[in-house]
Amino acid sequence: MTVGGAVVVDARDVVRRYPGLGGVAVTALDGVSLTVRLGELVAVMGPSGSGKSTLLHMLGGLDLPTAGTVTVTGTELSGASRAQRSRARRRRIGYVFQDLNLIPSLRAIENVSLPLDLDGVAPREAQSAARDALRAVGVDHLAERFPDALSGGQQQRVAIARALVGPRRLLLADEPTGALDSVTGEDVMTLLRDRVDAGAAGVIVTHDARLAAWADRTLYLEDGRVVTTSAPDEPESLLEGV
Ligand SMILES: Nc1ncnc2c1ncn2[C@@H]1O[C@H](COP(=O)(O)OP(=O)(O)OP(=O)(O)O)[C@@H](O)[C@H]1O
Repeated sequence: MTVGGAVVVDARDVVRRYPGLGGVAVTALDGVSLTVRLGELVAVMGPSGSGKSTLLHMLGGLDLPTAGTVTVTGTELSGASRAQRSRARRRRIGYVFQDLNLIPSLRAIENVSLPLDLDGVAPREAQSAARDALRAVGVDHLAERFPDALSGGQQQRVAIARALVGPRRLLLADEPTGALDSVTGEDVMTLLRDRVDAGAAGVIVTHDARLAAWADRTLYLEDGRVVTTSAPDEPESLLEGV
């Protein structure tokens, strides 16, 4: 962990309400604040429905808070237009989704280079960056395969390569090891940890305490609120102003 590294993501008092059935709103996040610095990996845990995915969506600019602010590398996503948020996502934020979201009609390397292609990076440069990202996760030999010709673990690696490609500063992963056995799950965490150590910030949702142990601290959510934050050397301690 880089203590005192630059702030990559700063979420303040984030509230997200969804309109519910019969006019009763669901408060998925109820005043969550979180700061993650360069070199820090934060795990998010909590029961089903506690708001973990909603928090990740807010941090990634995929959705807007009902109240509060989310700032990523100095840009307030919560105040940005849809186009500005898309640009910020392509350039600064890598996202590994629960269901991976690989595009079946694109080869592995094309899936990985897509964010750069969309951002107008020259094709040769985008290909080269995509190959580097595939190499970093150990699947560059599978670059020409389509997703359905890859195993679940290999697809996971391609999805991570896509999240790592280019100079992304924020890595968000929602149960990135969900479909994997525990050994492969540890491999994936090692990859994310290494990338964060090399110059990014990471936030990872997991149900697995062994995987959360790779993080610098763990945020526990319950009913849309942070109930505790623990660091490896401060188990279960209650920290203010996280
Ligand atoms: N689009 C939506 N419309 C209405 N309610 C929603 C929507 N998305 C999430 N919710 C509600 O918000 C709450 C938090 O959901 P969220 O998916 O963030 O939980 P989670 O902690 O990620 O759960 P899980 O571990 O099961 O994935 C839940 O009560 C959920 O039903």
